[in-house]
Amino acid sequence: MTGETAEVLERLFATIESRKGADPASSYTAKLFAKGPNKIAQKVGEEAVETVIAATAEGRESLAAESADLLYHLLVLWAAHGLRPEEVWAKLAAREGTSGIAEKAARKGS
Ligand SMILES: N=c1c2ncn([C@@H]3O[C@H](COP(=O)(O)OP(=O)(O)OP(=O)(O)O)[C@@H](O)[C@H]3O)c2ncn1[C@@H]1O[C@H](COP(=O)(O)O)[C@@H](O)[C@H]1O
Repeated sequence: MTGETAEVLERLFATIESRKGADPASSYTAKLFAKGPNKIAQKVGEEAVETVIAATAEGRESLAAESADLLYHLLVLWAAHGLRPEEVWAKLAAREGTSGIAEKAARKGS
């Protein structure tokens, strides 16, 4: 079974990494890398806005599709910065079992 679990993110990240140095004419990911981290970050912002619009005005199917676009572009941003998914998973894991309110208070204090 493929595509139904979060493992798809690991496979997608590996594919994204493999596109570093690829021909921008044949790979959308390579085209994004060629534009640089700041343009990729801008693209993540646009995809986030499209996700918000989907959630507020378009319904579940559109929300799922736009969420997939957002996650793909976020992974490209991580790759452009040399950030490994495991570093993000570790942040999430460290928050497991703590309340979001406690997390917010800890951030304000730091
Ligand atoms: N998951 C994705 C994925 N999600 C979204 N997109 C692309 O993201 C773009 C988002 O659409 P937009 O309308 O916002 O942007 P656009 O107008 O096409 O492009 P811009 O010039 O505005 O940036 C589309 O071109 C989509 O094809 C993706 N492109 C690639 N992947 C994955 O990345 C793998 C490698 O792709 P390539 O690098 O193209 O080989 C693919 O096999 C897929 O698994």
